[in-house]
Amino acid sequence: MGRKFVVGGNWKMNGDKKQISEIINTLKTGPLSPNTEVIVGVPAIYLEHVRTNLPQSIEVAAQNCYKVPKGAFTGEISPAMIKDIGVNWVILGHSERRQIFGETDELIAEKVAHALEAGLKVIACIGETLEEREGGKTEEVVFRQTKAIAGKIKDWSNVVIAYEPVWAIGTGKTATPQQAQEVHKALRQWFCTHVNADVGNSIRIQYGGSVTGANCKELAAQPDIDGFLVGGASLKPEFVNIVNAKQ
Ligand SMILES: O=C(CO)COP(=O)(O)O
Repeated sequence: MGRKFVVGGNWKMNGDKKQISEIINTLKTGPLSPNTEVIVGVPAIYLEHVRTNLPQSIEVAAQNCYKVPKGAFTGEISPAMIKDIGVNWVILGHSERRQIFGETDELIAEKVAHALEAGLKVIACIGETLEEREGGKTEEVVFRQTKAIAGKIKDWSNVVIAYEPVWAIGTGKTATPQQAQEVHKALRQWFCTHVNADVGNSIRIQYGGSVTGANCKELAAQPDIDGFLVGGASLKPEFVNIVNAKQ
């Protein structure tokens, strides 16, 4: 099916100039598998610095953006601004944006639609909380989050889905390869049924949540896991191992 493995590093609100130059050196030294697409999600204030200092083979992503091109929205940045500094990707709908900053399915869907219109590629994050999983609602939740986006866009070719169970983020509690595979497979089936089979078969679905150099290979071996979105470990040299998880 030819889904290229895609590994994102989400630095979140971490890093200063010194640490970022260390990460840049690690990424330049690699070696990074040419079979993997690598995208680093950088705090907005450092985006241009990182874009300028990384080879073009490594993509850079903003971690958020707003849903309109410009205007009176103090503190926000637009997809047009992100494109303007040579950055091609944005991460949207991260559970921290949803939970801490109150972003709704609807707002996230609007942001995804506008970012795509503006020519950005999008990593769209979805995932259930522990309470939702324990209540047997995992599929209901991730389908609802995906459906909101599907209501606003038609072309999925520039979208990567990141399935990040909230209970696995920053907790050291990784989903087992079986747990992750089960949700990824269900999502792919959802796309086949509710969008179309082409999208279902071609869309890349990353897993995120406590991915490390130690657990990445087993996760990468699952048939419907097409990459990772990595938080904590993306700030460390082991990120290189995660990029190379699928050889
Ligand atoms: O939220 C994540 C990536 O977006 C995952 O974070 P951790 O890898 O630190 O659990």
